[in-house]
Amino acid sequence: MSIISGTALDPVLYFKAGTLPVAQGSSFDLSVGHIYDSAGKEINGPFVLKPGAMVQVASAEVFNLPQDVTGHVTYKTGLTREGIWALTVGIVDPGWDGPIATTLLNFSRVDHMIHTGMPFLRVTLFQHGAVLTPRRAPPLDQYLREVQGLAAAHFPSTFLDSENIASKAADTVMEKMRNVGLAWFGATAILFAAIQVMAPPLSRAFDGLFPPASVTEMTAKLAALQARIDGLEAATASTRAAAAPAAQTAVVPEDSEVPASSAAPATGQ
Ligand SMILES: Nc1ccn([C@H]2C[C@H](O)[C@@H](COP(=O)(O)OP(=O)(O)OP(=O)(O)O)O2)c(=O)n1
Repeated sequence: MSIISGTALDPVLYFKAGTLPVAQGSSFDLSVGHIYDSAGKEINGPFVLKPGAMVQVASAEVFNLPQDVTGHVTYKTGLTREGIWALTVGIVDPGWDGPIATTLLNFSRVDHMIHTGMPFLRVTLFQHGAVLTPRRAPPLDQYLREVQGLAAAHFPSTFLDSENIASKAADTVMEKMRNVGLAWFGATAILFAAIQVMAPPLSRAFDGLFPPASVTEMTAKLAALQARIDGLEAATASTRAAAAPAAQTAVVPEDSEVPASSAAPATGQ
């Protein structure tokens, strides 16, 4: 296998008439022929590729490779340096007779103009032994319709769909905040409900510490105690009363200076 260069690198041999590229060194520059936005609409004027945005483009050049030539497609270094990256590079098979297409991404932080005729890929051709099964492209209009369909159906307008990601992130945060709020609200409601449900049994439990029967019993014991005390006091009083007349009738000598009351004996109580 050898790289095709010099006079052998004649575009007429490898591309369809009317779409011939210009050789640059040992390769050809391929230029933008069709631009499709994320709605699948073909853009005819220049397309402003915003930072983070992506767009589908197809080459103006239509290959017409013989069975013994393979193309290796790669980036345009200058474009990459400016932050514009071609997503799909790769191989153009022997026999391929259509354009090629890619997604351009703007990784820079400035707008970039994409317009038809702008070089966006580079292809190097290699000569080798003929392959047995050359690869054919779909008809041109079908190929372009497929690129257009993919632009509309598969690709967002921005890389990683940052707008959608940001909006989804915001929704997720709001959802979490709502859930946390609801959880607190729910927990508080459960707590209040629990207090209401638990209050009567708790009050009954405290009642159980002092059952009504024991209170009655204690009251009766207190009454019995009080009755005994009363009884003892009554007995003491009657003993005193019994002792008092004897003391009063005791003979006190006339010359005694001791008063009659102090002569009373101790009761021994
Ligand atoms: N940027 C490119 C690169 C290549 N091709 C064309 C030329 C190739 O001969 C053909 C097939 O290339 P791949 O095998 O890389 O693509 P697929 O994976 O789609 O092929 P397959 O049909 O085998 O899945 O696609 C293209 O349209 N756009």
